[in-house]
Amino acid sequence: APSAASVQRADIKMPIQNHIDAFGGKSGVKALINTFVGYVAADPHINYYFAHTNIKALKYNLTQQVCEVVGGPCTYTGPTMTAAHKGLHVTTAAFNYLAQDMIKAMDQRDIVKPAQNYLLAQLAAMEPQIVTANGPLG
Ligand code: HEM
Repeated sequence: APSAASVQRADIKMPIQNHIDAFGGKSGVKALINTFVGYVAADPHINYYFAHTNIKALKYNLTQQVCEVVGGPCTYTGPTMTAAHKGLHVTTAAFNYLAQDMIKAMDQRDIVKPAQNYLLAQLAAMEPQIVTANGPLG
């Protein structure tokens, strides 16, 4: 059994693993974020949230953040998730549509499922800081 299972991060109760190779290194993460942001921009369920967003800054910060949480040699220096999403009224439904767009992007880039699931778990752990509103679906 992998010894990583015995290592826990204090804030989210899950083992620390390193999946950066499965994402194709930092350049693979950058390519994934390009694909992902393209899907979000084309997603009528959520794209209006991003109407006034600086997409270049968003892509940079997302690349650093995703690279870091999957174990890559990157440091996220952007705003906290609470600060970044304050006042945006992000709903659970919007969060789930965004997660689907990430799955679509990871499938498109042939990221193996264990690595996909690891990133999705990391993103799910951020949901309480991001979702601040109720929509028709809760
Ligand atoms: C776990 C999921 C998410 C992560 C990791 C994430 C990550 C981030 C990051 C790092 C930024 C900062 C970008 C910057 O300041 O340059 C940001 C901003 C933003 N996020 Fe998210 N986000 C998530 C979910 C969502 C969802 C579900 C929505 C809405 C559907 C959303 C809408 C936005 C918008 C509109 C901004 C830009 C705010 C601004 O222009 O100041 N995010 N997000």
